[in-house]
Amino acid sequence: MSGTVEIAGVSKCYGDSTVVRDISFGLGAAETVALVGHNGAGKTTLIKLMLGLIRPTKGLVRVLGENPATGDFAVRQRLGYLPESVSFNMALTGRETLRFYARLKQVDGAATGDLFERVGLAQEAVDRPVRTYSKGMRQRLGLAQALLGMPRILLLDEPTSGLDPALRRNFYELITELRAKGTTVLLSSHALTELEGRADRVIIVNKGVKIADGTLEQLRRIARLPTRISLKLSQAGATPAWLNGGMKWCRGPDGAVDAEVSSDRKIALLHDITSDAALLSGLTITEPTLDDLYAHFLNGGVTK
Ligand SMILES: Nc1ncnc2c1ncn2[C@@H]1O[C@H](COP(=O)(O)OP(=O)(O)OP(=O)(O)O)[C@@H](O)[C@H]1O
Repeated sequence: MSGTVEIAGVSKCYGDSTVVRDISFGLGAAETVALVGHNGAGKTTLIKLMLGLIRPTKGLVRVLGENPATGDFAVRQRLGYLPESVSFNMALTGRETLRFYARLKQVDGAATGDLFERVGLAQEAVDRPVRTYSKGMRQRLGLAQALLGMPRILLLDEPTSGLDPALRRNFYELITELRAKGTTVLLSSHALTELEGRADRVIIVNKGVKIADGTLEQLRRIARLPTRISLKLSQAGATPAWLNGGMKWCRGPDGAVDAEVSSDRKIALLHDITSDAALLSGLTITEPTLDDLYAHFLNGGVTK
């Protein structure tokens, strides 16, 4: 995977306060990465560093091989950015807005019609003033603006906040399409649940420090959080040998039993449990969610 963004040993200070501390990571082509962290963790600061809007106090930022703050304008043309709060000139229509941004970015404004279609902004809305748009429509317009000039890297700050579930689904479909075409997508978000299965990799920052970086599978392996196994016994009172095998099972009504099992014992236990399938009428395996992992890493990586 070829790298599109490189952040190496980057710190950013404002006066006495260090808001990003010695962070390093790279982003690859066709990679969708979630940047997650509490409010004030430093996510927007990292995005602004990649955009070249601010410069690091220490360390190196490279975007498509160049320093985005001083490098060639062509590099900035290949970046798309959707800020956390999109604010447009309310008097302009959607079409005028996009043409305005196309001129700023010095990219072809003629393709804006396609962009409206791609982000699902209805044709009838395109020539209406932005003040008549709903929040979702403004967010779509913001996304269309970010997609101007077919960026190789998209930096999206809280892109789905305020979107209804249908719009969110649409949004992630578009991200999948872009990934297939080789675009690097960085999503800063608080919406952990919706990122599962959508981001290739997750970077967690806390108080300006990177505390985790990996695929969901890698983070699960590092965190070693237990898996929850929930079963339904065909006969409520049955006591197969594995129920007394040193694990703490909780019995519920109608033959329901469940327990938390460590990742190293999980496969052997499942083997025992399923060796007599007639004993079971249901089985659910729940792996730690991104929410669980996030809480774990914020907690200093200590399993409670
Ligand atoms: N121009 C600035 N001057 C001083 N401090 C700043 C400046 N910009 C950001 N900060 C501080 O840097 C810290 C990180 O802010 P940042 O906006 O990067 O956080 P964030 O993770 O994006 O938060 P949120 O999820 O709330 O958007 C915050 O404490 C913020 O107050």
